[in-house]
Amino acid sequence: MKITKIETFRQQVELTEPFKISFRTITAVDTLIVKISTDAGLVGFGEASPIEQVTAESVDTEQVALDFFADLLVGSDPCAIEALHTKMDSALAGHTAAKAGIDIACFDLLGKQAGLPLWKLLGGNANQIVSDVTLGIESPEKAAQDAKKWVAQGFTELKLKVGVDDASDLATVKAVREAVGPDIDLRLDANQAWTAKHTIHMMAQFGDLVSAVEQPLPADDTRDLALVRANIDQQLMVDESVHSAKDALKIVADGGADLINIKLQKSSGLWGAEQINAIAESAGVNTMLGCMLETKVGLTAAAHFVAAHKNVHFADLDGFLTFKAPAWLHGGFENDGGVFTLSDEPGLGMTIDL
Ligand SMILES: C[C@H](N)C(=O)N[C@@H](CCC(=O)O)C(=O)O
Ligand SMILES: [Mg+2]
Repeated sequence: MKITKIETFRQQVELTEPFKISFRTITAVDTLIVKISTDAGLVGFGEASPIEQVTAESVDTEQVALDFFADLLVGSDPCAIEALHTKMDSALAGHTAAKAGIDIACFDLLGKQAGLPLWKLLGGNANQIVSDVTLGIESPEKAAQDAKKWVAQGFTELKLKVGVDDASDLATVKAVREAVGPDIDLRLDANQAWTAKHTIHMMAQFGDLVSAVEQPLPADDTRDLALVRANIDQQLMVDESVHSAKDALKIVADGGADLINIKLQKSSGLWGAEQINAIAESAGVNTMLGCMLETKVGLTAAAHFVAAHKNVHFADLDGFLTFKAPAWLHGGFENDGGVFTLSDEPGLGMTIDL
């Protein structure tokens, strides 16, 4: 099979309400859907959804990178995925979101050619996963109300964004815990807002109200991670500090994390995610598959990865829950609260009318 055409479709999807985290507030998703056509008549889809603050890439830069990769990769075998990454990496450093878009579309094609859903092709651990839902930074009252709503829908894990105001963070966590009771897992994500000293101070105050904190330190402050980990009672997860297998290797070798949040948009797709997860698993570190604000195209690829691998203990694949569902997108996983069931259709198992 050979690639005959790579096209990119820029899509805007509105959120049902603004999503606020420590470094930005998002009201709409601006994303790139990648379509790869082949001489076998099979078509694969992927998504490139960059965040400037995390990967220094924007939708405009990734559009240019994708146009460049389109010329580079026409005529290549889409199933020779390592060879495709080698070609892309040799020609253009970075641009992990554009590479993720190509990678996901090629895995979709690989699954379609093999007649297998990706969760089976990648490992086949299970066809169901459990995802949390993330609450943006809100007033304690609104957060408690939202938390109750998600728990009533069947979610058992909540991730709360913190990092703008300490007093409000503490009040929010207390209010949410009171609203949802003791059996719901609460994790925090500070999105780089704190120092090591401040993280230790804050986590002592949260105590057993929460089980983990994600990326409290600035992305490049990896030196202090082991110190923080040794001085908090909750699990320490890294997100923005890990983009590649090399980043993961350094952090696990230094004892700097209990958990790693892998995102396909940081890891150049499923191929890079495999490498990060393998390093983490070898070091006894579990992973989570997280997301940027992506549509169900990127989220479905990530859900397949979770379902394939037993080392992926958590999923934060909630973006679609607060989107106005796009008319061009059908299929992917079905969700009943936080339980997502993947289809047995080949590849991603999605139909995309673009
Ligand atoms: C949407 C997901 N639950 C999430 O929180 N993702 C990011 C931040 C979202 C973004 O900036 O687009 C994270 O930091 O984990
Ligand atoms: Mg995060």
